[in-house]
Amino acid sequence: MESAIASSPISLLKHTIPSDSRPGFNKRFASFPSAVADGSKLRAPSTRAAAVTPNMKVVKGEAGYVLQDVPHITDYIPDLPTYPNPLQTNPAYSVVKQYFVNIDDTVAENIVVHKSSPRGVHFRRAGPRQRVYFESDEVHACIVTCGGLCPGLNTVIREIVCGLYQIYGVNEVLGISGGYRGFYARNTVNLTPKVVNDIHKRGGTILGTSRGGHDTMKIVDSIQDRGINQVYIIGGDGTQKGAAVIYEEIRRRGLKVSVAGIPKTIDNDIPVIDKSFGFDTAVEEAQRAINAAHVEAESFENGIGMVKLMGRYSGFIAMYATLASRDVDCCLIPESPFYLEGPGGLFEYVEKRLKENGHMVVVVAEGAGQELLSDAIRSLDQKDASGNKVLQDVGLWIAQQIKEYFKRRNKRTINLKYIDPTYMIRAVPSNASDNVYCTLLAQSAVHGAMAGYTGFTVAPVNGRHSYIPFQRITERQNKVVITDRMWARLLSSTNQPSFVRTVDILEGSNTEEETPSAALAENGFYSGDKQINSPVKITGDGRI
Ligand SMILES: Nc1ncnc2c1ncn2[C@@H]1O[C@H](COP(=O)(O)OP(=O)(O)OP(=O)(O)O)[C@@H](O)[C@H]1O
Ligand SMILES: O=P(O)(O)OC[C@H]1O[C@](O)(CO)[C@@H](O)[C@@H]1O
Ligand SMILES: [Mg+2]
Repeated sequence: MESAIASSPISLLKHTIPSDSRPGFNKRFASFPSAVADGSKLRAPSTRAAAVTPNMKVVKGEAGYVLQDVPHITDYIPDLPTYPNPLQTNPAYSVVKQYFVNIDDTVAENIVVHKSSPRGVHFRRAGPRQRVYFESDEVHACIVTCGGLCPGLNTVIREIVCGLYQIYGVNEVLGISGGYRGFYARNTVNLTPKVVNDIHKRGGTILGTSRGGHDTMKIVDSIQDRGINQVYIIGGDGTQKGAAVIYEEIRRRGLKVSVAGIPKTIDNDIPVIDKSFGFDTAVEEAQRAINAAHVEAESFENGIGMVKLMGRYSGFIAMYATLASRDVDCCLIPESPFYLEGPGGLFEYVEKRLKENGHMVVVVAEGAGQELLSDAIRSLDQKDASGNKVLQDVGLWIAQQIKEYFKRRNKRTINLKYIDPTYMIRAVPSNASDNVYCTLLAQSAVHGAMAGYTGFTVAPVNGRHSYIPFQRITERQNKVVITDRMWARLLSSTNQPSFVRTVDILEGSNTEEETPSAALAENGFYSGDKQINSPVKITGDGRI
């Protein structure tokens, strides 16, 4: 539907190039002439996300080498002037042998290869370039945080601000308050190194965040009206989809604006990248809850400690927290279906464990076993403001089912303590290693934007920071691969039943979708081109 505001004459005015006497202001609005001259291109087609262009910049080389490149502002504004990178005269970097990343450096997506394997997909290596496309006084950057909280958000904000000011001599950075809708519905805040100096010691985001409210036209109007020419967008899969359409609209209008995404997700469900910032902190924080559950469980006869952790569609936090703790007897994640009753079911295992050990600890990811919840308590089609499905409290439900089972069967009296630390593990400040990780991410994003790249997400791939096209990180979600050795390690550490037999996995799996690299994945993070979608089929009564 066409928005009334976007198609009004006022909105057409908004799309003309503003002028201003401030130094650098007009440079910010360098714009692709044909896009501005063509009135039809100025009309806003929709307030909601237009389809993201599926065309990726792809360069092919010898021996099956493929570069999935990211866009550059010169793709649609040719002949832009370049400037020497100020890093060359930065005293802090004077001892560095090689300041700049070689322009041709790329990073391989798959590093486990065979003699005859093609060289495969690569991404452009992140880092400072010899020439930049923005002068320091020309840059007017903004930062926004969207989606749920995650440890490290403030560190990323801090390091973008400090990177811009201290490495590139920029002195205009705006904070957009309250997520995407802040572009058009809230005031901005000025961010300086002084303002952000201590923020990495705090959890949350000093800018605030929100779900929903992504209105592409209003957001890009705001970017244009404010003279912003570098947009740093920190958020999860939904946010990066939003960033992709903002980039598309900016390109359509022919604006000299770089759009850089910094992937954030506590669930670690963004594909391609090694892992998301804050994940380590979350796993560490989850240990406190698991320890408490263990202490409670072992202090009472037939004690059961149950901990619910985050993970809507991916059980990475639960899996890593379980592996790290070694006190957990059972870990339930969305990727691994399970059932309660009968031989090989959860009740039988709980009974066995209590008999053997007198107590047990269960970790459950919030998205696990949602299909088991009866319709009455499962929220039918309830969605949050961003359109994400609202999940019911599976931990509470399983705890109740276990209690009823033992009561019904007149078995032993159990002492079950349910701990739900979900928001506690994401509201804490990031730990030391996440802080360093966030610093590198932020600096890589700044180097990329200054070098004129746009429409990219930055993250490490096989340990090297890379610029990745939005499409690659939004096309699917990262999941725990239950046919991988990491999940097997977990099963052997907890001794829980797998709830599935190998034959079920093989029969249920779509061999088309399963790639050899998935089977080889060493760390539980799927790194192949395709995703294995729930390889196990589970029937209505919970039986495989
Ligand atoms: N397909 C989409 N197109 C445009 N904008 C989107 C899309 N999906 C989500 N958004 C916007 O992105 C923002 C964040 O989305 P969402 O609430 O799903 O969180 P997220 O970024 O996925 O982070 P997380 O799930 O880790 O909390 C919201 O403002 C939402 O409106
Ligand atoms: O209650 P909120 O803020 O919507 O966030 C809950 C969701 O956010 C996440 O932490 C992702 O950011 C999920 O694990 C969880 O389901
Ligand atoms: Mg999300």
